[in-house]
Amino acid sequence: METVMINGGDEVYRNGVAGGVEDVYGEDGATEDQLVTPWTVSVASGYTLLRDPHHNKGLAFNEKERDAHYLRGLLPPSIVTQELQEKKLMHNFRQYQVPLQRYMAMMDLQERNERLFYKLLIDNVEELLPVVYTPTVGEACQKYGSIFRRPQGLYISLKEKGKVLEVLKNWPERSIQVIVVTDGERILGLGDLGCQGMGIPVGKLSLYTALGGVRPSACLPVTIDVGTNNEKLLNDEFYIGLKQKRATGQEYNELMEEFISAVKQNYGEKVLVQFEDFANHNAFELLAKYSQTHLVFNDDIQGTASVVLAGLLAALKLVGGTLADHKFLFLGAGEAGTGIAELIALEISRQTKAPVEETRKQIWLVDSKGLIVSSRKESLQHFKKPWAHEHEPVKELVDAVKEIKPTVLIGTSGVGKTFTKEVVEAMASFNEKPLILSLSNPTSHSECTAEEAYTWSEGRAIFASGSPFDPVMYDGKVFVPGQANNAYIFPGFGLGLIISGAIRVRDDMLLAASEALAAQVTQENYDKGLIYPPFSNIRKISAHIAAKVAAKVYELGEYLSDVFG
Ligand SMILES: NC(=O)C1=CN([C@@H]2O[C@H](COP(=O)(O)OP(=O)(O)OC[C@H]3O[C@@H](n4cnc5c(N)ncnc54)[C@H](OP(=O)(O)O)[C@@H]3O)[C@@H](O)[C@H]2O)C=CC1
Ligand SMILES: CC(=O)C(=O)O
Ligand SMILES: [Mg+2]
Repeated sequence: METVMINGGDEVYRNGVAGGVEDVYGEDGATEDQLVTPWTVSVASGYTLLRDPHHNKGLAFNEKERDAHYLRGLLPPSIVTQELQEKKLMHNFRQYQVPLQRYMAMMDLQERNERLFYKLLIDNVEELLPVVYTPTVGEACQKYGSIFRRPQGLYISLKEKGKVLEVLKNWPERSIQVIVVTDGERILGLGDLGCQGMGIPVGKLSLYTALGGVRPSACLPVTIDVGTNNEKLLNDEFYIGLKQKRATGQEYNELMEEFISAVKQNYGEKVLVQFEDFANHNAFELLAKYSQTHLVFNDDIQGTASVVLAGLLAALKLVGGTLADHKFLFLGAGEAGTGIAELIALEISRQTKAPVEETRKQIWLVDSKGLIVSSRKESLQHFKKPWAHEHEPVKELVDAVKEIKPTVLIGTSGVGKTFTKEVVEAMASFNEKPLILSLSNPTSHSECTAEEAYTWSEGRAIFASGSPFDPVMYDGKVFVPGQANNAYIFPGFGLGLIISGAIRVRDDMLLAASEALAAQVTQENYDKGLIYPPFSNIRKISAHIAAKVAAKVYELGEYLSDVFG
C-alpha cells in the first residue's frame, strides 16, 4: 500500500487517485467525492492492488498501468483483454456441472475481480442469473456456513445492539445509495435460515449493479442476526450466526429501530432501504412503521406486486378484456399474495373509478386453512382481513378453483407441487387461455413446473414462474415460459428512486413501474406467449422503468433536491 501525502482533498479528485487505479471504464466513482482522512490517502498498488477486487484487472492491466502501479514481475508478461478473460472464465464456468460450484466460482470472481464479475453477469445474464440468484442462491444460503470463505456485506447481530452506528462506520464505503437488508427468517420458500440469509442481500445487490447500473460501491448488503429458530442450523457446527432462538418483541424492534435510525444518520435521507425476505409477521409492520418517515421498500410485498401487475397488464393482449373483467385466485395469502392482490385492486380502482373496497371483491385468496372467507375474519391476521369475502368455507384449492372460477391463478404459497393436475385441468376447463403464475422460489417450491402447466392445460396455459424453467416441447410445439420475478422491477425501480433523490415510496410509483415494464413486451414476445420481455434486454428495461419512476417521484414531489439533500 502506498501512502500519498496531498495538500488538500481537491488534489485527490484532480489526480483521480481516490479509486487507486484510473477508472478507465467509468463504472464506479462512488467513492470519489467522499472525504478521506485529511491530507493523506492510501492508494492500492503493486501486490495489494492485485488483491483488491474493486480495482484488480488481473492480466488486463496494460503496460502503462503495470509501470504506474508497480505491477512489473507480479504478473506474467501476457496482456489479456477483458473480452478474452470473459471467454476463458465462461469456458471454465461451464465445466462445472453442480450449480453450487457455479455459484462459488462466481462468488470467487466477485471477490477477485469485481469488474470482470459484472462484465460476465451483464453479458451472460440469462445463463448466470439462475446462479447468483434464484434458484441456486437458495441452496447457497442453506449451505452458507460450509461454503463461507470471505465475509460479504455487514452483519448486525444482537451483540452489536447499542453500537449499530459504529458498525456502519466499519464499512469501507461512505456513499451508500441502496441497502438490501434481511433478518433471514423467510429466505425464498426455504424458511428460517438465520444469518445465512446473507446470500440474498448480496445476490439482490449484485443485480442492482448488473441489471440496474447502480455502482457496486454504493450498495450495502446487511443481515440482521437476532438468532434463528431453525434447529438444524442451531445444531450445525458450521453455522455462522448467533446460536440462540430468535429475539422477538421489544428486543427485535429496538434493534431494527436502531438500525433504521443509524442508516439515516450515516447516509442521509435519500438512502434506499429494501427489506427482503423477512417473515410476514415483521415485514408488514416494518413497512407500515417506516414508510412514512424513511425511503423504504419491501421487495416481497411491493416489488412482487409491481412485477405481477406488469405481467397481467401485458397478458391482457393475449387473453383479452380489461383487468376489471378478470377474476383472481391466489394460493398463499402472505407478503407476496396480499401485496399483489392489493396492487391489482388499486389498479382496477384507478381504471374503473370504483372504490378499492369494491374492486377487492374480484380477488380471492387461499391460505393454509383454505379459502379466506368472512366467517374466518376474527381469527385472520390483519393483512388478510380485507380479503375475507362472503362465501361458504372451502378447504381445498381445487374446490376453490371450481367454485370461484378464476381466470388467473397465482401461487404464492412457498409450497411446491400444489397446482396439481386436477387444479390445472379445472382452470383449463373454463378458460380458453388460463393464466397460471407459479411464483414460489426456488424451483423445487414452484407450485407447478412449466411442463405440467402446458401439458395439463393441453398447451393453452399462459405460464410464468418465479424461478426459470427451460422451454417445453408439447404436441410438436415449443412453449417458452416467462419468469415472473421481482428482479424485473427492483433494480430499475431503485435506480429511479436514487436518480430522482426520492425520499418516500408511493403506490403510484409501483404502478408507474408496472406500466413501464408491461410496455416493454414486444409483439415478438407475445407471439411466443410471453408476458415478460426476455432478461437479455434487462438493462434497457431497467433504465426505462427508472425513468418512469423518477418522473412519478417528481410529479408527486417526493424528493429532496441536492441543494437540500
Ligand atoms: N417470484 C417472485 O418474485 C417472488 C416470489 N416469492 C415467493 O413466494 C413464496 C411466498 O412468499 P411470502 O408471501 O413472502 O411468504 P409468506 O410466508 O408471507 O406467505 C405464505 C402464504 O402461503 C400460505 N401457505 C403455506 N402453505 C400453504 C399450503 N400448503 N396451502 C395453502 N397455502 C399455504 C401461508 O398460509 P398461512 O398464512 O395460513 O400460514 C401464507 O399465507 C416464497 O416461496 C417466495 O420465494 C416471494 C416474493 C417474490
Ligand atoms: C424473489 C424473491 O424476492 C423471493 O422469492 O423472495
Ligand atoms: Mg424476496
